[in-house]
Amino acid sequence: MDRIHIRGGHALKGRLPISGAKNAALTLLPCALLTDEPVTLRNLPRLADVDSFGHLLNQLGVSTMIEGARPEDFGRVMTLRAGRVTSTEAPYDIVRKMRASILVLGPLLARAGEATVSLPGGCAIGNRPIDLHLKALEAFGAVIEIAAGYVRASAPDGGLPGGSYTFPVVSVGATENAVMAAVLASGTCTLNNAAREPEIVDLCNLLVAMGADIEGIGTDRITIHGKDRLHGATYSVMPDRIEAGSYACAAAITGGELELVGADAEDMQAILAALRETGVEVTTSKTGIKIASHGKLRPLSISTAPFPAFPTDMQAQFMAMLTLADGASVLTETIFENRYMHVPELARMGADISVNGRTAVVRGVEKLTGAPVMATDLRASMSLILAGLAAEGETQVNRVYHLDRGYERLEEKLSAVGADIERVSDG
Ligand SMILES: CC(=O)N[C@H]1[C@@H](OP(=O)(O)OP(=O)(O)OC[C@H]2O[C@@H](n3ccc(=O)[nH]c3=O)[C@H](O)[C@@H]2O)O[C@H](CO)[C@@H](O)[C@@H]1O
Ligand SMILES: C=C(OP(=O)(O)O)C(=O)O
Repeated sequence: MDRIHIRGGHALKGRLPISGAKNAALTLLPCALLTDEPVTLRNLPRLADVDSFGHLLNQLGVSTMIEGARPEDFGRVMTLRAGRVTSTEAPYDIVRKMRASILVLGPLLARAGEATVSLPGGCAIGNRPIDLHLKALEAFGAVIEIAAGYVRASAPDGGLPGGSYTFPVVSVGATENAVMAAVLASGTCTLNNAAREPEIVDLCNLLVAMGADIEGIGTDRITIHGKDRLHGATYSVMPDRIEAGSYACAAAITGGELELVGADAEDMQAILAALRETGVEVTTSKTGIKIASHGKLRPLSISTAPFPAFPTDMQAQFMAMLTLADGASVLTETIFENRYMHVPELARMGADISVNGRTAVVRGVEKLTGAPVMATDLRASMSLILAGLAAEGETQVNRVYHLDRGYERLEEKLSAVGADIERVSDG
């Protein structure tokens, strides 16, 4: 199993390219199921989750072709074609490894009139039920049954009649599944209290490019007028705001200066505002975002919430950064009930953090010290990388497969801007 070794204490300097967004890619890929014509996705990040999604789509009858991927390039171009859907089942073995597999439910139901998808179960950061996905689909006219760990959804002959659903809490995945199911409905579907994350705007933009009729894109009320068919399209995946935010924290915690090339400041307002509050200099331009950090960081109070508020996917990275701030910070996690698994590992590196329910108090310390650490999820792993970049001595981050789900060639990007970091394979 691979490990990452970091010898900390180097201020990062230079230009760091930002890849396509994992969370956008994972909802754009299943759109290929909605048409028999080719869908070409550009700027698709090279990530384990994207590969796994490709394999799942292959099992459903979608062909995937990757064009001219040179090893030195970040991102790649993939053309997907679902001439015929040959299976409507997403099996347990794939869904348990990648929760986002649930996102084939809506498109399969829309295109084939039925779908059988394994229930994803919980994961390290929380329970993560899919009840809202199912309720939205039922509101549009789907019949849902749950048996033997699988959900089976079917649509009446002629497609989903349409309807309206109001989410009791904002859900990114449920909004995505419902929108993908609705684009081929026979009637009109409306979602209230829909998620407004930029990745949902990206999804709607691809669907519109494929011929879908969607109103209210980027708002919490989305109306979809179903079409008889969609056609192919070529679309570029949006830049990854969480990857960009993570590397912004890397510049901040090391007292460095990074230009995040290709990052989109529009989608990152809450993250950039929080960085500015710590005293970090943030300059935005058409080509990216410059982050410059001088001296001690100021402490912060942050609460995670759905977009446009501060994202839960940045909580762990900010926590790592604030372990070295000049005073006490308060972080509140409102989205997932168990997203503080990185705390004991950061504490092993010398951080002073106390957790009470959903609130963590981070008291800044003078220094962190390198240690062998282990993470349980993607962003927790990134928080340990950040701590390692600033720590005295060597840090070994184990279970690198979490990072490979969401950071394209992390150690290459970081060593190019001055980090002393390498991947070590046990063979
Ligand atoms: C692949 C992807 O895009 N993943 C993102 C997506 O996950 P995901 O789509 O799974 O997250 P949701 O927005 O659905 O979850 C938000 C909250 O709603 C709850 N919930 C959700 C669905 C449901 O049917 N019932 C229910 O109770 C969840 O347990 C959680 O407490 O949004 C999260 C919140 O921004 C991010 O952290 C993830 O990185
Ligand atoms: C929680 C995350 O992803 P996923 O929903 O794919 O587990 C994440 O990207 O931080």
